[in-house]
Order: sequence, then C-alpha cells, then structure tokens
Amino acid sequence: MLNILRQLCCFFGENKTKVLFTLCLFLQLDGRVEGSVDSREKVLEFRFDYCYWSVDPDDPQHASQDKVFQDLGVSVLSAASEGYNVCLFAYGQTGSGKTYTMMGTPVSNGGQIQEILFNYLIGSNIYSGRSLIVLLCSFLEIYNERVRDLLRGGEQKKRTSLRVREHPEKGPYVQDLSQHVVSDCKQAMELLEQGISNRMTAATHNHDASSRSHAIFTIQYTQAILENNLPSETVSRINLVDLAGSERADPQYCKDRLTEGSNINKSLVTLGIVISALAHNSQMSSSCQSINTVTSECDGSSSVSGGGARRHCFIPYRDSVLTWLLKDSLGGNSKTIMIATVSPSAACYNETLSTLRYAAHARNIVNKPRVNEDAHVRLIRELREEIDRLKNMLLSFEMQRNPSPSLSDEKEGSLSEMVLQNELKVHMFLSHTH
Ligand SMILES: Nc1ncnc2c1ncn2[C@@H]1O[C@H](COP(=O)(O)OP(=O)(O)OP(=O)(O)O)[C@@H](O)[C@H]1O
Repeated sequence: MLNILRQLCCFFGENKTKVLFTLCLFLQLDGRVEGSVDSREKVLEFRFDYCYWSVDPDDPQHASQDKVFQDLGVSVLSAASEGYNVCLFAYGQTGSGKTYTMMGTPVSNGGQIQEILFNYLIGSNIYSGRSLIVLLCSFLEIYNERVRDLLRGGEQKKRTSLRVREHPEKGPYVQDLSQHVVSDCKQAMELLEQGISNRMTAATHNHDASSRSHAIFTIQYTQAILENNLPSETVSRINLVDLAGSERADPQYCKDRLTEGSNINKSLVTLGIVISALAHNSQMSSSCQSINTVTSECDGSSSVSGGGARRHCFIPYRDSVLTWLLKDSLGGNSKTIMIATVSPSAACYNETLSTLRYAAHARNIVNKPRVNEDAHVRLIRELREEIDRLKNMLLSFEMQRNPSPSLSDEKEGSLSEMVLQNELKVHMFLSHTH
C-alpha cells in the first residue's frame, strides 16, 4: 500500500477568477529514497486551489476527511441548492486514495459522497424549511467499457450492461438505470454500501483491493420553492466520481486483469485527451475575447492568434463511455471539482508527475454552468410577476386619475386585457402540466 502525500484539488467551474487560494507545490525528486531514480534535482511548479497533506494523522497539518468536506463538499452542496449541476471527481494512480476520499472506509469518517448525502438529509443550514426537496440516487460502474447498475437486485440484473443514450437537451444518460428516492441517512448508507459491495475490485501489485471500474454516484436534487406565492423548481445533478486507478500493464497478470487494465487505461487516456482539448478551447476562447480586433473572426469554430490560424479542437467525448457520460461535467453545464491524489514515494515519480500535469490542464477549463430551472415553472412565475406588475399599474392609474379620461380609460382597458390574457396563460399551463 502506498501512503498518500497530498490530495490536490482544482476547480473548473464558471471562471478562473473564483480561485480562493492558490498554492504552489514544489515536487522534488529525492535521489536518496529509492535506488533506481534519477538523482538530479528537478523543481517543478504547479498551481492548485487547495493542497492537502494526509500521510500522518498526528501531523498538525494532517487534512481529515472533514477538512476536505468543509472545503469542497460544502461548495458542492451550496452550488446544487442554487440549481447548478455539480461534479466532484477523484483522479490518480492506483492506491493513492481516490476511493478513500470519495467513499471513505468503515473505520474512517465517511468519504465525500456520504458527507454530502448526510448533509442534505439532515438538512443542515444549506436549505430552509420553505422548500420541498427530493433526492433521487443512482449508482453505476463502467467496467470494461460497459455500464452496470450497482443498485439492481438479483444476480442476472446486476450483470446486465446498460445502454448510454443522448437526450438533445439533457445530454447523455444511461437507459434503465435504477433511481432511488432517499429520505433518511440509514437508507442512504444502505444504498451506498450495496453499491460499493457490488463494485468490481481485484488485487494488483500496488493495491490488494483495487477498484477495477469507474464508479459514478449521482444525486438528482430537486428543490421546489413557493415564495410570495410564486413557484420555482430547480433540478440539479450531482455526479460524484471515483475513477479506476491507472497502472502500467504487467505481462504476468492473468488475461482478465490485462483486459481490465487496458480498458481502464484507454478511458483514462481519452479523459486526458478530452481535458487537454477542453483546456485548449477554453484558452482559445479567452484569447479570442481579449483580442478585440479578431472578435468578428472568432465565430466559435476558429480564431486567429499570434499570426497563425489556430482552431478549436474537436472534443472526442464519445471515444469512451466515461467521457461520454461525463460530457456535461467536463466541459459544459456544470461546476466541476477535480481531486488529484498522489503518492509520496519516489518510485511513483512518473505517475505523480502525470497526475499533476493532468490536473494542471484541467484547471484551465472554463465551464458554462447555469441554473437548471424547470421551463414551465419559470414561465408561470414570470407570467405571475407580470400580472402583479400590471395589476399595480392599474391600481396606480385608478388612484391618480388623469384629467383626460378617454386616454386613461383606453390604457386601463388594455392593461386589464393583458392581465386577463396572462391569467389565462397561467391557467392553461397549470392545467397542461397537471
Ligand atoms: N488519506 C488516507 N489516510 C489513511 N489511509 C488512506 C488514505 N488514503 C488512502 N488510504 C488507504 O490506502 C489504501 C488505498 O487507498 P484507495 O483504495 O483509496 O486507493 P485508490 O486510489 O482508490 O486505488 P485504486 O485506484 O487501485 O482503486 C486503502 O486501504 C485506503 O484505506
């Protein structure tokens, strides 16, 4: 088992100016630790939003699960309760602490998934009693590029692989994935434990219970509020992802292990390509905006910068099931946080460097999150607001009657007509939606 050096985290939410705290990590190759490494000293600098040390629990700097939750989990909770989609995913070498961070262990405090669920369910101060909240949970794994439902009962059903499809507005989804209403902590724990026990794990050289699949725990968080008699309903999707660990192939592994390994590597390579392409496009867009003279040429498909023509990259989301399912989380309508886990061992130098480069690329991505409000409910609210506005106008007309009665009568008549029409529209929408 490898010890955990740090869990680094980077945000790629709405824009980079939201960075709260930036820390430089100086990664030094220490030639004394392991014989086979390069003894020349290299200093590499990376910037992240948070940096955690969790090797020694007695160290005053030790970052507990709760500390990580206070920094990251709480921002997931508040973004979802504002109506945004959120994604929190853990990436890193095998054995570096992804599952520990996301799922926790029976002896440690819960991981981020449990903390997030419990905080919704016990309704800390994240939301007030005015709203109705419904949590729908699903839990899937991607094993050998196939999607399996981790919360299905029965042996046969557990092994069935499910199809990924794409909705024109809602984006990619898994057909027939079971969804479970969760209303208390006991229920939430049972679901989580059931899913974890159904997940594929196997012994590898570095880790005797290595996750051989990518796991995605999704909470669909619906919040209905009635404020001043005006309704609003937001539906946000929270994707909590524990990726399978990357590991170099060993010819001594059995065939199944090698197939698993090559599928894991394939999807992680695709993830890397997607992240690089998104980061490139985000940088292109920002340089496009900053160069006013070429704004007209930057029509979303190409731009000119530094004298040579540079184009937006194609994003190969569909090259792996993982990137297809996380399409919105990675480069679209979502506030996304990546946790990169690394090991302190000098033997892991190459993997650590690769993880840090991955995360540094991801940090350049600028997503476009938006509040996911139900379109019908929004229309009803807007019409009601308009009715109130028109009614107030009518009232003020009546109160200060104009010396020219014919004009004021005419205005009053058309205002009353508008109020009536809007009330009719609200009525039609309400009878249509019920
Ligand atoms: N911060 C930590 N403190 C204490 N123990 C930890 C910590 N991080 C990980 N561990 C322990 O290290 C072992 C490996 O961690 P974990 O299973 O989370 O790795 P992983 O990155 O998910 O590996 P894989 O990709 O192979 O599934 C586990 O026994 C876990 O409990």
